[in-house]
Amino acid sequence: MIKVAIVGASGYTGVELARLLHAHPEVEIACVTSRQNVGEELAALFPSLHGAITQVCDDVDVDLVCAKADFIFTALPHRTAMAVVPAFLHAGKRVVDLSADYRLREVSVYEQWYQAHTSPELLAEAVYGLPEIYRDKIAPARLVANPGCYPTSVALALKPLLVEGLVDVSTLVVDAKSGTSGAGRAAKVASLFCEVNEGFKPYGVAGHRHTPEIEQTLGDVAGAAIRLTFTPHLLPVNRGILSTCYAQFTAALSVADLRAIYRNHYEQEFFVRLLPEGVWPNIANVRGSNFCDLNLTLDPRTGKVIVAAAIDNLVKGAAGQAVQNMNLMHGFEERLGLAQLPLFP
Ligand SMILES: NC(=O)C1=CN([C@@H]2O[C@H](COP(=O)(O)OP(=O)(O)OC[C@H]3O[C@@H](n4cnc5c(N)ncnc54)[C@H](OP(=O)(O)O)[C@@H]3O)[C@@H](O)[C@H]2O)C=CC1
Ligand SMILES: CC(=O)N[C@@H](CCC(=O)OP(=O)(O)O)C(=O)O
Repeated sequence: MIKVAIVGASGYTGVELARLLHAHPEVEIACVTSRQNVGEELAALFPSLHGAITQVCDDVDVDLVCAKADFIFTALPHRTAMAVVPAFLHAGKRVVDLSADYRLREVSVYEQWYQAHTSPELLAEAVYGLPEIYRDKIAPARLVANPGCYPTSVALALKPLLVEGLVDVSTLVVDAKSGTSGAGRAAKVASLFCEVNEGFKPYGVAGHRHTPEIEQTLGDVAGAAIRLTFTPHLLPVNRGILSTCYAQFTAALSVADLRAIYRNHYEQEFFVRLLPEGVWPNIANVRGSNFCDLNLTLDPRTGKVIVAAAIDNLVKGAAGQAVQNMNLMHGFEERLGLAQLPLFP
C-alpha cells in the first residue's frame, strides 16, 4: 500500500482523485488538504464521500504532508502548485502535479502564457504525463506534469495522423467544447448557473493557454514545429470534453485504410476506444470513466479528415490520468482502479 496525499482536495479534481483513489487496491489516502476547511472532514464538504472517506483536511503544510504521505498529487491552481512542488521533491517525494506549471518545457513559453516561473530548473526534469505518448518516461519520473483536459483529447485524436504524416499540418483546426467543471470549483461570475445554463459560446479565441501545450505535444509526435487554430467553447453541462479536429488529408488512403491505421496505433491502449464506423464520440458515453472515445472520417468534398474525441475532463482529462500516471510510476498495472465503465445515462 502507498500512502498518498491529495493537496487541494476541496476542488473538483481533488474530490475526483478521492473518489478514484478510494477504490484503488494499492492506495491509502493518508492526507487531504484545503486551506479554507482545515479541521473539517472532506466528506463534510462533499457528501458524495460520506461513510467512505474519513480524512480531515489539513492546511497546505509541506512538512505535515510529507510526514503523512509518500506520494503526492497536487491539485492546485497553476501558479500555486509551483510554490510547493519543489519542497515535496526536496523531501524525497514523488509528485503528479495536475496544474499547468510543469507542462511546458520552455520557460519562455510558460512565462509568455502564464507568469514568471519560480522553479524553472524543474522544467527539464518534469515528464509530460500522457501515457499513450510518453509512457516510458513516466515510469521512472519524480515529477509528472499531468496534461490539461483539452490537450489530452486533441493529442489522442491527432497522434496517428501526425506520426504517419498523413495531413498538411499547416491546416490543423481544433474546435473543442468543455463542461463547466473544467473551470474549477472556486466561485466565479462566469461559472454561475445563469451565466452558463442555456448558453453556448467560444472563449479564449485565438489565445487560449492550452494552445502552446497542444502544439508542444503534437510537435513531438510530428517531429516538426506545429501551429494550429484551437477554439474552446463552454458547454452548459457538468462534465465532458468533445474536441473535433480538422486537417487537409494528403495521403491516398480510404476511410477503411485510415481506420486500420488508428486501430493499429491504439489496439494496445485500453483507455482509447476507436468506435465503430458511424458511431460518433459523445461526452455522455465517457462520463465518470478514464476512456477517450474516438472516431474519424474523410470528407470527399473538401479533402479534409475529421477526427472527434470525447473524454471526461475530470477523469481522463485530470484525476483518472493522474492515477494512471501513479500506476506507471509505481509499477502497478496501468488500469488499476480505473477500469470501471462510464455512467450512462
Ligand atoms: N477542472 C478540470 O477539469 C481540470 C483541472 N485541471 C487543473 O487541476 C488543478 C485543480 O483544478 P480544480 O480542481 O478544477 O480547481 P478548484 O478550483 O476546483 O480547486 C483548487 C484547489 O486548490 C486549493 N487552493 C486554491 N488556491 C490555493 C492556494 N493559493 N494555495 C493553496 N491551495 C489553494 C483549493 O482549496 P482551498 O482554497 O481551500 O485551499 C482547492 O482545493 C488546476 O491547476 C487545474 O487547472 C486540470 C485538468 C482538468
Ligand atoms: C471550462 C474551462 O474553463 N476549462 C479550463 C481548462 C481546464 C483544464 O484542463 O486545464 P488546466 O489544467 O490547464 O487548467 C480553461 O479553459 O481554462
